[in-house]
Amino acid sequence: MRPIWTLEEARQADQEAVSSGVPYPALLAQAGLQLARFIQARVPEGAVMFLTGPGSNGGDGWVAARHLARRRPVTVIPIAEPRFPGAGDWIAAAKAAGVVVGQNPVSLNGAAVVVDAMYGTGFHGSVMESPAGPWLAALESGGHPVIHVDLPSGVETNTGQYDGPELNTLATLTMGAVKWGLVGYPGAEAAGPIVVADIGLPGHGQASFIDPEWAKRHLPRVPRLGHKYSRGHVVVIGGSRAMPGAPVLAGMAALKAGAGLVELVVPESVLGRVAVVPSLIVHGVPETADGSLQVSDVLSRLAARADALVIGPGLGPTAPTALIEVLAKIPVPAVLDADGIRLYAQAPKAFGANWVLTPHAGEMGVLLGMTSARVNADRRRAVLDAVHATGRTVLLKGMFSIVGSEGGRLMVNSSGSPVLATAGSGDVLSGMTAALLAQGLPPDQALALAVYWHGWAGQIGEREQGLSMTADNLLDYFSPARHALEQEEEPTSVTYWD
Ligand SMILES: NC(=O)C1=CN([C@@H]2O[C@H](COP(=O)(O)OP(=O)(O)OC[C@H]3O[C@@H](n4cnc5c(N)ncnc54)[C@H](OP(=O)(O)O)[C@@H]3O)[C@@H](O)[C@H]2O)[C@H](O)CC1
Ligand SMILES: [K+]
Repeated sequence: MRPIWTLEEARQADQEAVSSGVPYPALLAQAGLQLARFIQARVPEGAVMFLTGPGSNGGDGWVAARHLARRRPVTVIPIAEPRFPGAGDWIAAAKAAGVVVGQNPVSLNGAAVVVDAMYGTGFHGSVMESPAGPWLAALESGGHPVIHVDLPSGVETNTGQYDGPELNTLATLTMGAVKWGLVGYPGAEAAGPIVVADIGLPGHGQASFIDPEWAKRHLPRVPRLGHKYSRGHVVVIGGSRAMPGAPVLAGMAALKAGAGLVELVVPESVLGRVAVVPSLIVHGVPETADGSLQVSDVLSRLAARADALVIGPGLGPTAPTALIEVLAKIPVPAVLDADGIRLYAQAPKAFGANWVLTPHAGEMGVLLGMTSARVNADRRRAVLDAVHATGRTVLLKGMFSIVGSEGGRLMVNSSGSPVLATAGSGDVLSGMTAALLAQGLPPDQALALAVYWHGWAGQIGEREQGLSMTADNLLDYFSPARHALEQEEEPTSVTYWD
């Protein structure tokens, strides 16, 4: 279990520790010690400068400074009067160990690393208007390497909202568990690589990262005595004159993720442009005047044969709402993506039982009636609201994608790469998800495993091809990514330090 905490859950973990007999100063001492060890490992030489705030985030800094002062030059620059519990004693001990207290005006020049211990979970408001503002501006213009304690100062704990500058961040060492602000936006960008320090706090929460061991355990095995039908039959419903390629990507992804048989159902006028991949079976069915799919008996019949559907890739914005109403009556699990989500938003009562939605922030905005900026301002809340509104499993795509399912359970994906933000990447993910649904995984597990596997494919693809990866290249990395899952490899965006 690798939990992700809200502010309330972080405070609850604190209280649980204290009521189980661990005194608060022991937690602070442990956090400071882990911070010192981490700094020593990451930046082994040179002067260390700490910027410390008034609360316990600053306290973590003072304790770490005391440990490091035995080995190297250490300066602490308090940006506000210390008010954390036991401040007087901790500060006296640090000074006795040789920590120099910086007097105004202080320069950060000469620091091998600057430690940002200004604010953590207790921060609220605008950081640029707080006493940390001028220091963040100095760090930005000086380009000093920075390690953040718990959260980059100014990042809101539950949402990731942040109005400070981008810094030369080495890492964020977060105490006990990752906070939602580090996987929200733009906090995730400000945090850089996230490292979790074990400070002896209890480790549970409503949300958790997709776990490598879990992923390995849930990968469908290919039955030795299987045939193509027993490996799962996926039908992809989509395509239009403007976007004939999207269903092909989804279909190929379903095949490469282990489905035994994949059929595409597309408007008849695009059949010739789609029927080019020999391993996919393609059906042209009746279409509207502008070349979008139309409701027809043959479409319903083809859909009803599947173990799982993908509805939406390349469907186009003009497909009729009736399409979704007809498909909703077919008792087959389905992935709704792209224009499938837009259609659903027009007919929200038409919703099949085992359907899952895979919106990006823009599509989530359509579902919830808000802008994508508002979705991204609180991604956790958006997923909870979408699950509540639909009663279904929902994936919000993007860096640190979130899978939400009934009961408010949340899973966050830590694999991935910026190369996945490319046209067709979503089609690939929806095909992969459908393959896992068709092989019998329940909706939440299929989505979580697909997003994790897809992220690994992107990560390995980026390593091999750099930033010029395209969505069809991604298919080549399903197999190495599956291997990474089988080896329980750890994504590098979040690591654990003990
Ligand atoms: N999770 C744990 O169990 C442990 C966490 N630790 C560390 O402690 C911090 C949280 O400490 P806390 O004292 O609650 O909060 P902060 O250090 O973030 O700072 C709170 C102080 O900052 C002031 N503040 C907040 N916003 C502003 C602002 N915009 N302008 C000026 N000042 C601001 C706030 O003042 P208030 O008036 O709002 O009260 C407080 O004085 C956590 O992040 C960890 O780093 C320990 O390691 C122990 C275990
Ligand atoms: K901080």
